[in-house]
Amino acid sequence: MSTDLLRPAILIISDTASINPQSDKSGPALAEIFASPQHSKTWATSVVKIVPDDFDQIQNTVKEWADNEDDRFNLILTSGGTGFAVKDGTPEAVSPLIHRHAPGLVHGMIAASLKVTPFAMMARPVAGTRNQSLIITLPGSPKGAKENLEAVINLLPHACIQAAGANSREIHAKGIKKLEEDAGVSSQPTKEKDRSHSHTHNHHHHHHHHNHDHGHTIPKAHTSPEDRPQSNDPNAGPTRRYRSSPYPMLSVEEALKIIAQETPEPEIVELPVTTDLVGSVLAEDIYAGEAVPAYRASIVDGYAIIVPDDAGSGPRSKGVFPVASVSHAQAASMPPPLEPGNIARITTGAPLPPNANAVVMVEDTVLASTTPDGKEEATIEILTDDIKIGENVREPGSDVSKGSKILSRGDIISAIGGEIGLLASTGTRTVKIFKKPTVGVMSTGDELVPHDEPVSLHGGQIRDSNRPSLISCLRAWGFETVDLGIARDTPAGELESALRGALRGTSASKPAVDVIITTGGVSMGELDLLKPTIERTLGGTIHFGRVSMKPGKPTTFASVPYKPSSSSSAASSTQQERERRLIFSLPGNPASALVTLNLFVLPSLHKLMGLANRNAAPTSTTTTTSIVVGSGLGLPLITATLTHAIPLDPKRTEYHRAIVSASRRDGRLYATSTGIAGVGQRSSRVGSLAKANALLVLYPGQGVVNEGQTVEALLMGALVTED
Ligand SMILES: Nc1nc2c(c(=O)[nH]1)N[C@H]1C(S)=C(S)[C@@H](COP(=O)(O)OP(=O)(O)OC[C@H]3O[C@@H](n4cnc5c(N)ncnc54)[C@H](O)[C@@H]3O)O[C@H]1N2
Ligand code: MOO
Ligand SMILES: [Mg+2]
Repeated sequence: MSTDLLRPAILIISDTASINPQSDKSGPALAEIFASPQHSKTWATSVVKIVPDDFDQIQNTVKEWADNEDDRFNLILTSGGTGFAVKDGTPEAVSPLIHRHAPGLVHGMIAASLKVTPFAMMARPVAGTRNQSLIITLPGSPKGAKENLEAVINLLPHACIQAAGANSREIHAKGIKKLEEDAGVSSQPTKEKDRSHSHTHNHHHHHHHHNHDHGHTIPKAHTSPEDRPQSNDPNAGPTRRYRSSPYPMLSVEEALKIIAQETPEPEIVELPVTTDLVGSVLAEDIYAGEAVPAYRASIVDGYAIIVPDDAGSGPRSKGVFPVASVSHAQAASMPPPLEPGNIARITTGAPLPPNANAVVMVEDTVLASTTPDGKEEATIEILTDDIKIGENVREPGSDVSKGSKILSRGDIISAIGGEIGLLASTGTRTVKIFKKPTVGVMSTGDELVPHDEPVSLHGGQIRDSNRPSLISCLRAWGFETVDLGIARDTPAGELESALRGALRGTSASKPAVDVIITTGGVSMGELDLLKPTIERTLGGTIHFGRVSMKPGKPTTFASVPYKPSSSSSAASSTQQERERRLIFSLPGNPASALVTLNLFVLPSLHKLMGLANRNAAPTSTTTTTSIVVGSGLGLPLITATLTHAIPLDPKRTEYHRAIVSASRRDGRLYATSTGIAGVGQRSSRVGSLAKANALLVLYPGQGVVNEGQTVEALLMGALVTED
């Protein structure tokens, strides 16, 4: 292949053509344009591939074509799936892959098509660069695809050359001049014109890239898809870094409100009744399918009798009676009916013989006579005259009547066992519950060494403590966790694939997660790549990136578009609805990570597991109240009396790690810091959380809050007691 030629690839997206490739007319129509005498000096022969309307297959192909450094295409065209039909998802699949959007190309194509048909208004194309490839989504019809490509093709060599960079392997300097001449474009747009096009976003940091290899200035178009602040460009280097954070500083309350808004309503699933349900919230009212007991049962071990119903006169139960039958709490068959004048031996829980209406306890009887072999009771004397009708008998349905409501939507299945017991006793097979989210935990950073790796640390290496500490905390709250390991900051792309893998699931032991928690890489360092990766590469939205709190200032909360891979090309329209997944990117400092997990992630997970639908009575498995959140989700808030003074932060609300104990002496709660002097509460000091069971909420102020004053405290663990 000539190194002078640009390499085009064409991806046909069509369910029909994927089954019958002969039916595709768009691929040949587009290939023909590149092969025409006018363009064949510039473009190599195009590669054509056909996939169905499938999100993953589209993404995988585009990534394969754009990501392989040694074999990437300069131009990636897709055709199909850009309309309004339910299965049309090409822009949604391609958009998140685009690193830098090129809305001008989109406008150009639509403007050209509008001259032909007003239906052009219904096209939803996207265009932009990924790595060094230019991607453009064309319509599916051969005519539309051809028109659109022809509208922009003269500009494409120039765009592709710039996207590839002058040092690209495929294009060397000599070729560029020639290619640009062929295409009839000058590579020197005026500075002013270009700036007015590409810098419409409203913050003051401009990201001009001076491409000296070209010998002239070509500003890079950093137009973001929305007008949101841009974060550190992973490829930009320290000279073009941010010097002040573009993310507004939110209060904790504002941040919690956004979390509550952005956390989706819980999903409902139907599960078999097993002990695995503990900690789940019911999504439906439950009615008893069976009565408990299902038959008239004895409450004691003794003798079933017939108490005469002419109450008051004469002896009622006293006397000597023949033992006519035996009823054990085991039999599948019912005992025979009891004849008047007889009694029947019975065990606790066993069915009463028909006609019997009460049971006398064995303690109130004596043996009167035995069978001739001496092995069985023949007659029994009842010593008490005080047995009433119905005594020691559980009537059918008297514990739970069939069809009665036993549990309500919003009830928690607690670890105490009452709810599971009720479901089990009524033969309830399955229940609808709010699906508990599965939570993935990922550490990020080149410096991290797995905590159990038997090596001695060198240089700037540190042990990864966040993963084990966060996973422990999540498990204690009752959530399924997936250990997502350590993602390195370099090489570029590792974070992106780690996040994508987490969303998709990579193996049976690492299934797809509903929520991703990362630690590290969210502050101002040039290798703090979480925010740019979420925004640019995953097409996500950062809902907030800074919070006025200590520790935890760079706490970041985002959501990313995600479509479950289970929905194939034949997916139903509901399955095709766009889904989102939440990402909590917590600061790397160990104390910051744990504090923000408790403060921000827990309320969101509580909402996802249905606790916002919870009924009033709290149960033991999950903490239930917090006035900080205001929604009743997250850690419970209490007040405690300080045992010593604590200095206040002038600006940020401090979440001060402390031990709260209940005094047996005066019944009050007391709070003692886990360490104030010097480094006591430093964000890097995970030891500040050892033994801590509470976070004292210290609002910003001057001076100290004194011994004896009461402060608010968020309870993370069980109270301790002291004398
Ligand atoms: N110029 C500024 N620098 C910093 C700011 C700021 O506003 N301006 N904020 C500081 C604050 S506050 C915090 S908190 C940290 C947050 O840092 P990152 O989230 O970017 O985390 P890293 O830079 O990756 O790491 C910070 C620190 O934590 C250690 N770490 C990271 N991961 C782990 C782990 N899994 N286990 C144990 N320790 C971990 C890492 O080695 C660093 O020492 O930024 C301040 N800087
Ligand atoms: O917010 Mo950072 O967590 O103060 O150290
Ligand atoms: Mg950092």
